[in-house]
Amino acid sequence: MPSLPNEHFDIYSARNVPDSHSWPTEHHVTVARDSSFPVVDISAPGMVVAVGAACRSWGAFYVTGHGVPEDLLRRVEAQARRLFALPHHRKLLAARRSGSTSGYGPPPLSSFFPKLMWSEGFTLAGDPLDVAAKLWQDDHSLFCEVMEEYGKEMKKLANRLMKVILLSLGLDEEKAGRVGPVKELTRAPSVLQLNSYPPCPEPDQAMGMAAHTDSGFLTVLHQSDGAGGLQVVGPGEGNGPVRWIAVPPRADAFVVNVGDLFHILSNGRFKSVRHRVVVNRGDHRVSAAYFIGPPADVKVGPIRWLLGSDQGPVFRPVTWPEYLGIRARLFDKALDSVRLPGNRIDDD
Ligand SMILES: C=C1C[C@]23C[C@@]1(O)CC[C@H]2[C@@]12CCC[C@@](C)(C(=O)O1)[C@H]2[C@@H]3C(=O)O
Ligand SMILES: O=C(O)CCC(=O)C(=O)O
Ligand SMILES: [Fe+2]
Repeated sequence: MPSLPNEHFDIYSARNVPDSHSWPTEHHVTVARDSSFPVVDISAPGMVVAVGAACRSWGAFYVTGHGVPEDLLRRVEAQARRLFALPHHRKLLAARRSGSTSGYGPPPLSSFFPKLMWSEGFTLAGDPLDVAAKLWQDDHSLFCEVMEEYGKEMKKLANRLMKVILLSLGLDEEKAGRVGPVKELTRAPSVLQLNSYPPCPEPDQAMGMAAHTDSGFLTVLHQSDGAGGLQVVGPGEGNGPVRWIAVPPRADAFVVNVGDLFHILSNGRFKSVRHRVVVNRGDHRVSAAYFIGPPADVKVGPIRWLLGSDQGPVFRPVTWPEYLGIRARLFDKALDSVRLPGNRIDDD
């Protein structure tokens, strides 16, 4: 008999993996390290070509030379751990309500899978106080200060990354500054997802976060030091069994992922990378994923300067909320559903 969802099972004190959290073995496919996973120092001259190559082939790269103070990363991580250490009934005070982006709960993509994931998260969209005030009556100011400071640093980094990536598509400075959805980034909401992956007694049975692509332009991910768990699908994967490539934490780097909206903006040139998170026996891993996307009212379609007589638009324009709505129905078929008939992508 199929098991019922077991949302109340406490993954923090588990001694085994119950059926509700036990994933079929086809999810536990080969994992490798790949020394060609790109590392880009964005403070180095001439890195534009490397960024472009990474976005085309992997749809992901480590970014170093980013200028975000290490001490801020430590403080973000400490506040995230403080948040996840709250008792379950306190965390539930900030549970994500239907129609709202912010809040506490299992990863939103969970609804597409019959098994539960070995993780939980808080989404902070906009003002962190909206969530923090529900959890701590008087002592939320430090949490909010740290998350706001981090949001500002992420916005700065987002602007730098977006500009470099547009240059890598062959746009000149002037055109790069005129791409509507990118010009408007400062107006975009800050969306920060704090994820917690407690140690798991039977890590081979469980799944931290199931395979997915992110929906926005780019995701900037900080992962805590330790065993890691992030894996990506490498370049040139065809229809055979997927070879997952581990992307372990690096103290000097964020992982940048290309999301579906950048795949659309680049008219299919950049790969929206599939990734997932596996868990481990000994380490309580936390991560902070900052989602870069356009303001809610801005339509994202292929950049017109990338189109020509031999290459029409491959996708129709969509806003981020519209696209999230499509994903909420179709999940990993969402990109296909905004693809225009008759146009092919010439990717690798
Ligand atoms: C803006 C968003 C991106 C996100 C959906 C959300 O509304 C807030 C949570 C984000 C997240 C985090 C975990 C993985 C993911 C696929 C999910 O289910 O929720 C992403 C979403 C996304 O990239 O679409
Ligand atoms: O925790 C991680 O490494 C990745 C999390 C993730 O994929 C996400 O929040 O979208
Ligand atoms: Fe993700």
